[in-house]
Amino acid sequence: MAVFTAVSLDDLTLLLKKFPLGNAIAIKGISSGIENSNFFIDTEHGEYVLTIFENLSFAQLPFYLQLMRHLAERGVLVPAPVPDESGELVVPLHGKPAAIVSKLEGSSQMAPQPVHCAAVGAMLAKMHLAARDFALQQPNLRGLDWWNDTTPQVLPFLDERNAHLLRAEMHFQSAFAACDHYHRLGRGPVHADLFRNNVMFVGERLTGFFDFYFAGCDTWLFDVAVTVNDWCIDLDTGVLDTARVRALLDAYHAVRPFTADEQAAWQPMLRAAALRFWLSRLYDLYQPREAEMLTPHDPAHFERILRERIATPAPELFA
Ligand SMILES: Nc1ncnc2c1ncn2[C@@H]1O[C@H](COP(=O)(O)OP(=O)(O)O)[C@@H](O)[C@H]1O
Ligand SMILES: N[C@@H](CCOP(=O)(O)O)C(=O)O
Repeated sequence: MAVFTAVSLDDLTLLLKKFPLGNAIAIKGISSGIENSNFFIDTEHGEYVLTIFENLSFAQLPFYLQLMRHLAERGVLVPAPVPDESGELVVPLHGKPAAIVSKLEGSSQMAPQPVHCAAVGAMLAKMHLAARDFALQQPNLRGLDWWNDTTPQVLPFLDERNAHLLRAEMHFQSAFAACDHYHRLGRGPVHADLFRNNVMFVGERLTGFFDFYFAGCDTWLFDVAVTVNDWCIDLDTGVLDTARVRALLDAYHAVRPFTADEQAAWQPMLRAAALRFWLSRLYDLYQPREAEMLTPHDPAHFERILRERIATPAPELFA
């Protein structure tokens, strides 16, 4: 059960006195999720999601919540944060930061077809464009600097074959991040964790992206690579499914055309996106913070994806 901080109906009744949502009717803990305590709440005005942030501070949260508000106001399908009576999006609850956002319809599509990948690609491009004039800045906190800090912390736990892969890939990625193509890539706020479990669908209709708490400013192409590495693969092997890759990339390209620099950077970027999650999964496995993870995700999944991206070129971004 991923409820680290309990919230009773009485707690909610008190909290809602500050929100324009009417009285509290019911609260139910959400068992999935690994970072925060999440609850479905029923109020006189409808259904919402209450999140208590277990690891993020009050100072860190405006970037994520203001970004969601900015996107929701521009027609990108994301949960809209609900301000309290004084306009605050983040309020204290049991001494921790908390927020209420609108509840998305539907459920995650864990066996996506090309039609789902196309919907994700189009919405991702729309999100990148809509965030161009977002005023707040925060780097991707799981970017190259974090990889450099984390690598020495996990290397001692790896066998020689994986230690060699990690060292070699860090070397490759440092050189890639220093090259001209990389510096010419379009950038802005990105989701940075747009996996199957962070998107809702009703049938083939995409109803929203959520879980923005790894978002930050990075290259748009990195976001596309993270998304393709999850949505368009065979989960057992990490091998890309060409029909799903094409559907996602073509739909993205139709909304925000990829550039020649992005085409040149695509293969290394898919490796970067695989490395990022291999590293975070290794870190969560070998350096767990107390009471944080219920079941650590398997790092071997992203080791396989990384090896596969090194061995086999992916379909190009565009013809
Ligand atoms: N805005 C939302 N609308 C509908 N369901 C949501 C919303 N936010 C979270 N959920 C539900 O809560 C679950 C856990 O949320 P998630 O953000 O992934 O948690 P964590 O950050 O702890 O990993 C999701 O799988 C989803 O079912
Ligand atoms: N998507 C990441 C972990 C982040 O978990 P989330 O439930 O908050 O999306 C991974 O698979 O390693």
